Amino acid sequence: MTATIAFLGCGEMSEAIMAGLLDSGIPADRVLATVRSPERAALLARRYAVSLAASAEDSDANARAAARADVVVLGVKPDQIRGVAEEIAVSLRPDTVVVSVAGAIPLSTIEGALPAGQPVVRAMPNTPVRAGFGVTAVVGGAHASGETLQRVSALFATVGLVVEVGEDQIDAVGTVSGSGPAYVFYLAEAMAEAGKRLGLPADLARTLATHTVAGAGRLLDGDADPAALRRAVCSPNGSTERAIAAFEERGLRGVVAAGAAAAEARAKEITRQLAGDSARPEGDR
Ligand SMILES: NC(=O)C1=CN([C@@H]2O[C@H](COP(=O)(O)OP(=O)(O)OC[C@H]3O[C@@H](n4cnc5c(N)ncnc54)[C@H](OP(=O)(O)O)[C@@H]3O)[C@@H](O)[C@H]2O)C=CC1
Ligand SMILES: O=C(O)[C@@H]1CCC=N1
Repeated sequence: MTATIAFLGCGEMSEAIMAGLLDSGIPADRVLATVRSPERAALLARRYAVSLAASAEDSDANARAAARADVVVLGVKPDQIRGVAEEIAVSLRPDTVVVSVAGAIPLSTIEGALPAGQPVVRAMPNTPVRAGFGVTAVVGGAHASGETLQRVSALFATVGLVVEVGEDQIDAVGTVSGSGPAYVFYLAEAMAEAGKRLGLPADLARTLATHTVAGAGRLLDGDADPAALRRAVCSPNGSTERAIAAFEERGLRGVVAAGAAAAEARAKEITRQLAGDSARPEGDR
């Protein structure tokens, strides 16, 4: 029987997962979603035939959705994860698996807010799940059996590739695949700007850049070697070779590495900050 999935916090990331799952054939009557504001709930209701509720006008919305679910996806921001986990704790069935997609929040924090023994899985998806081409890294918590992890992996496998990682790898994974789509979109923006600087109309430059990045993504599908694909575009002594040489000369690889390192450092900083917050009495936060 199809599992019932509740997305508690259905913003950019959860909506992408939900849309991908619905497109893959998961029935809408098996999907519940909560958000904070009635405006966001109304917008999602126009897009999807799933059951929706807004926590700002219905304080039991998260608990009620969690009580009906076999899989609960925590899709709120990192600083709200613990609060939502505490809110739903009494409503969960013992075999309901709680999946957190939040960066920077350790499994132990979520497990600590839930009933003893509740299975928890940490996932790091990315927004291309919306199109069925996502990458999701998963790691099971102390009470997630191999079968539970398989169940969660199978769910994410309907919207892309799934890899199992160690929790110590998840911040680094997040900087490559979680944040990665933003890097690629940024490159598309930069390519469009470059075209404009060379005199192309803005619309044309943007169309060329977006279609090129999307087309290149198609070629990269699967385990294709990006270096080999790049070399196939670089005619010996041709123009592309000069572009790549200019990128190398200006240290573009180092710039990307610095961006990824900054993202990882920020994830670790959030983990430390939130661990500090939870150690302080609530009135001091
Ligand atoms: N965006 C991405 O590409 C990725 C994000 N993530 C993780 O996903 C999580 C969400 O990020 P993202 O989707 O970008 O953030 P968003 O701000 O887009 O989404 C958060 C959602 O949570 C809702 N919300 C806030 N408080 C509550 C509450 N008490 N009960 C129910 N819903 C609530 C908000 O509702 P409202 O809109 O009404 O305010 C909003 O829709 C983060 O933890 C992030 O680390 C992980 C990988 C990639
Ligand atoms: O920017 C963020 O914090 C989240 C985590 C990975 C992608 N988006």
